[in-house]
Amino acid sequence: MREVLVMALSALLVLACWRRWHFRSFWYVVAYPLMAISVLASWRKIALGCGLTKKRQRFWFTTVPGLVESTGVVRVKRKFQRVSVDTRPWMWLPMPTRYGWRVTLRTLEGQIPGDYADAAERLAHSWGVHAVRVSSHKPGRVRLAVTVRDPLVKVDHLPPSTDLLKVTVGRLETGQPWEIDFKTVPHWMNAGATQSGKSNLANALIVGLAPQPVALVGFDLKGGVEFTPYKPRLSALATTRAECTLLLDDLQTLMAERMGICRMAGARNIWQLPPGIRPVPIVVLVDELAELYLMADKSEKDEVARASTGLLRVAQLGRAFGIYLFCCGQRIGSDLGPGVTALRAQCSGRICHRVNDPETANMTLGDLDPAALDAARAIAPATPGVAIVAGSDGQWYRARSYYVSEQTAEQAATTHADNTPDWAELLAAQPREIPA
Ligand SMILES: Nc1ncnc2c1ncn2[C@@H]1O[C@H](COP(=O)(O)OP(=O)(O)OP(=O)(O)O)[C@@H](O)[C@H]1O
Repeated sequence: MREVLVMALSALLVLACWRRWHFRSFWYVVAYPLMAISVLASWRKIALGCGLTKKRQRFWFTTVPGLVESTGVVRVKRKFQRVSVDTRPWMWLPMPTRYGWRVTLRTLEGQIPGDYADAAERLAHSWGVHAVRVSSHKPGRVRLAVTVRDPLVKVDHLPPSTDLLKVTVGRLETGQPWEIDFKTVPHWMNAGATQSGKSNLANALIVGLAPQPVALVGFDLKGGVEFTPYKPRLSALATTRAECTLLLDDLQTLMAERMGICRMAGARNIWQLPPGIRPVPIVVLVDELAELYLMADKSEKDEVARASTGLLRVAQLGRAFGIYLFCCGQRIGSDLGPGVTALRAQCSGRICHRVNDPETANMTLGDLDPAALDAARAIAPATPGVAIVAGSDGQWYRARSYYVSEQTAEQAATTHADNTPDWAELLAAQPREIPA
């Protein structure tokens, strides 16, 4: 039987090579059945080793060691009695994915998805794969997403963005695209130590948003060195805290006017307004958030308070009126003041690149699974662009942004400079009445 199987597989392999099938065909025809058989066959042993089995009482025939009779014959007695057996969680058929496979399990009594998440590393080592991620889409079911190799080693080719306010900025560890969709998650906090890949992510956003009918506004508290090259596509750019407070005042005025339009039209947000009078959405990119809150002496206190309140108000009310935030910072800690903690509460999008202090990781991901914090601290300096991301499904993922050089972002900003709404016109262009 074994020989027949080996011959059949060899024949398939030869056929695959002869027909020059794509690797994926080879995976489906040969490697996948082998993988599925080996996963199913080894599941009992692996579940036992990883502590995912439960003891159950069963009535079964058991063998009782017999006596060696004087004739030398061993008598084996079989007895129907109560025995304790290890039961494994029921496993469905593993399904192939781009970077490995996924499988659904039925949890045993008393088990929760957390038990499987705790065993994920043990499972990965037992199967000899890169990682096992656990999710639960239904009570009593757990889904294991297995990645055979790290899909984040090389991530390039930023795809063009087709949907308004949605940019595919990278790839998740599961092989799925990593998307930043401002309409679903309006405000984002992007933390990371120096050279961790924050600006690269902002570049990816600029490249994705530049062709769209969107106003981009920059708050560059690194003195303008990051965003000045993208000025052709920026409707407004503030490079000092004083300029930021003025720009925040403008944004609040704009917000108040948009509120008035929505009230007049009986709309709850700008997306319910007729397309003819719908104001253009604004994405505010903030670089080096901590600089907005740091003060050298008490003379700066009023300015810091004004900037902090302005940003918080934009975060609180901006979503309905088409104003979205993307805040980047090397260190985002509660020691910067209550304004930062309040801002963080408004930012449901969280991205944590490699960080130097646990406080920043805590501030960015602290209200997620503690395993997310451990994963953020484990990001190696040799992998810039790798981050832990809180998804809109409430899960956290390891992800890596596409590499987008400053030159590419600069070129996108220049090419799409014609799309840039003029800031003065934007402030003045609010309709005073709703057309019938
Ligand atoms: N996804 C990526 N893939 C490959 N290389 C990357 C990626 N993201 C960033 N890098 C590289 O890492 C380096 C640092 O990236 P970046 O400037 O974005 O970091 P940063 O966090 O903004 O640093 P700083 O805070 O000092 O400005 C860059 O030279 C870039 O080439």
